[in-house]
This record gives sequence, C-alpha cells and structure tokens, in this order.
Amino acid sequence: MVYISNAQDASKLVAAKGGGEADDDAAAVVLDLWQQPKIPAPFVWPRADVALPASSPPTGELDVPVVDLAAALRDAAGMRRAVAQVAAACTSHGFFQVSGHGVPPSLARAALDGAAGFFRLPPAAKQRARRAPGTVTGYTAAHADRFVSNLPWKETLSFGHSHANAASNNSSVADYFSTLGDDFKHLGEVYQEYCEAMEEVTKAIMAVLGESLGVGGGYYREFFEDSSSIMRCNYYPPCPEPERTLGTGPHCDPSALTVLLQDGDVDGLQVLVAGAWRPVRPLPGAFVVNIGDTFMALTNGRYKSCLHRAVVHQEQERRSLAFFLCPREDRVVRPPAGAGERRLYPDFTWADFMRFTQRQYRADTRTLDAFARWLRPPACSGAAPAAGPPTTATQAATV
Ligand SMILES: C=C1C[C@]23C[C@H]1CC[C@H]2[C@]1(C)CCC[C@@](C)(C(=O)O)[C@H]1[C@@H]3C(=O)O
Ligand SMILES: O=C(O)CCC(=O)C(=O)O
Ligand SMILES: [Fe+2]
Repeated sequence: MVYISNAQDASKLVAAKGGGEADDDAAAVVLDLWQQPKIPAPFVWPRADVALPASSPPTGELDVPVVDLAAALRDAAGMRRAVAQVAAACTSHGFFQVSGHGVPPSLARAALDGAAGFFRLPPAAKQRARRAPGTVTGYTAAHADRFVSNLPWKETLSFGHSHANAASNNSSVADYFSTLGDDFKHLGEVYQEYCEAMEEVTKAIMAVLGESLGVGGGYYREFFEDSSSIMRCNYYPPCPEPERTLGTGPHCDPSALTVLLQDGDVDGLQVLVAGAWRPVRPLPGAFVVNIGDTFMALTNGRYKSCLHRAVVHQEQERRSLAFFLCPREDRVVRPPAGAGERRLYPDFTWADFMRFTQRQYRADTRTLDAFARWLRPPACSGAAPAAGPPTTATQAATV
C-alpha cells in the first residue's frame, strides 16, 4: 500500500472518475465519486476483507457483556462482577459494553447531532478542517489524502483531547474548534464537554481493568492520568454496493482503549471471533469498549486487542463516535514487573507509535507487530543493516 503524501495524488482518484481536470482537493473528488451508481475501483476491497469467511457458520450477533460501572465503583460485589466480566471479555475478543457510566443521554445525543451537522456541511466548509498531513487531526473523506486503494467508505473528523491533571483548565478541544471559525464554536463546546465525560468513563474502566489484572484500581488510572486522547467522528454514507467495500477496514486500534458510541440502531461494527465477523448490536444508552494495541502491550499480551471492522449499508447512513484513550505522548509503554518473563513487545512511547501510524504504516490487522519490527529490525545474519525502517511487503513508507 503506497501512501499518497499530498493532494497531487488525488489525480489518481480523478482517473477512477474517468478523466477530467485533476482536482487538488481529494475530499471534493471523493464526495463527487460517491454520487456514482457503481463504486469506483479505489473503494473496492479484496474479497478476503469483505466477505464472511466461507468456513464460518452463521453465528449472529456477538454477545458482549454489559459492565455496570456505577455498581463496580459502589461496592465490592459490583467490582467482583465487573472484574469477572472484563477478564473473560479481554482475554478473548477484547470487547464489552458499559452502563452506569454517568454520561447524560442529552450529551451523547448532542455529540451525535453535532457530528451529523458537521458532515452535512458543504465540502468547502468541511475542508476548513482538512487533516494536516502526517497528523491524525482534521477532516478527511475516505482518507483519499493518504491512500490510493482500499479506501474506506466514510468521512472522518478527528481531534485531540489532552487531559492534563484535573486542576488545569483544559480547553484543548474548544481551542481546536475555535481555530476553524466562529460557526464551529458550538461544536467545540459540545465536544469539550463530551471528551471530558469520556475521560471520566475511561478512569472508571481503568479502575476495573487494574483490579482484574491484580495491579489495583489505581495503577492504570495513574498511568493514564495525563492522557493525550483522540476523538474521532465517523460518518458512513449510504453505498450503492455495500458488499464490495468497507466503512472501516479490518484492524486493531493502536491506541489503549476505545469507547464507542453508535448512533441509533444502525449496526455496522463487527468483531472477528473464531473466524466469523460478529455484529455488535448498539445497546441504547451503553458504550462499546475495546482494548487497543497499546493496552495489549501494557499487559504483555494478556488482554487482547482484537480485529474489528465497520460495514456500510445501501439505504442507511450511519455515524459513530470513537474516543481513543492514549497515554501521555512521552510516557514509556512497558508492562508492570511480573507481567510475564518473556516480553512480547519492546518498550515504546505513544508519540512514536502514533507517528508510525500517521507517516509510515496504515493501521491494519498487524500494526503492533509491524511497529515492533520497525523499532527493532530482526538481526540480519551478516547482511548489511537495513537502511531505514523496514516496511511490510504491502506497504511502502510515505513518499
Ligand atoms: C491511532 C489511530 C489511527 C486510526 C485512528 C486511531 C485509532 C484507530 C486507527 C484506524 C481507525 C484503524 C483503521 C485504519 C485507519 C487509517 C482508519 O480507517 O481511519 C486508522 C486511523 C488513522 O490512521 O487515521
Ligand atoms: O464505526 C465503528 O463502528 C467502528 C470504527 C472503528 O473501529 C474505528 O474508528 O477505529
Ligand atoms: Fe477501531
């Protein structure tokens, strides 16, 4: 997979549209391509990614446990039940749902409506938030500013939320939206409040995870106390040929923990379990939570960062809000002593891992292993040391 490092490569998308003037705005090209009755070649994914594995029996929705966070923090019995639920989930498919999270339904609704309003804006307005190359921040349509094939059928808006200690008057999200102009000010207020609520939810989840791993409720809460998280709004438009493309391709989240809010009852999230893609039905009022690569490394592989994807629909649009909890950028990701003699992953910082996914490697089903090889190239038997970071056969470094 070759990254396209600037809009000039959007001309490859124009080729898919059948010629015409190269447009230096990949997003505008994508939004135009999406009006066609058949999906253009760059959006067609390999059958292996899209089709249900033929061998998998029809297994239906994944039954993920619903963890009551309020009960877990209220009494020992509630914590015991939560610990048992997350331990079972995180040592298998890595997914569970949380209730008793304390997020007002009105705030969740406002955040979803805010995303709906943003993605309905005219292309020129959305382009004011265009993603800065090499970063995760900003608006993209199908990541057409980065990739030229296996394009996801989605638009995204991503921004950071640095959770300095509680004493500081953190306004990182509101500040970001204020740079986009006065008409985005309200969005900034909604997402500043939403991200702060997400931080509180992740603190409660980290307390349960710490207890379940035997390091105590405070261990991970302290580790993530000054987190540098990412908020991502996903918009999946209706698609004329949903069976040939994907909204988000098969991947594990490189971050530590994901708290996902699905909009209404439009399903889309699927988790790979025992060779079958299992839908996770949106539970009204609950958030879907999954372990990411960074937390899997923190537990030396004991808790699993699992493969998941998002499918799209012919008639229905879908939105989801993903809050990716990430450690402070310079904090070293290393499992606690006693987490297993043989280390599965080298020490790393989130800053390095994040840069790897934004500049070197498209996050997919093997990101953490590719990153570990990039950090520690396998010793070559007498061959000259590899010049620069190795890349996988299917990916080339950013040009
Ligand atoms: C660190 C990150 C990179 C991605 C956003 C966060 C966590 C999830 C990653 C992603 C969604 C995994 C699938 C591929 C990806 C390119 C996407 O479809 O958006 C990934 C995100 C990204 O690199 O922007
Ligand atoms: O939209 C979804 O349901 C999943 C999105 C996702 O996995 C992601 O953005 O990392
Ligand atoms: Fe994900």
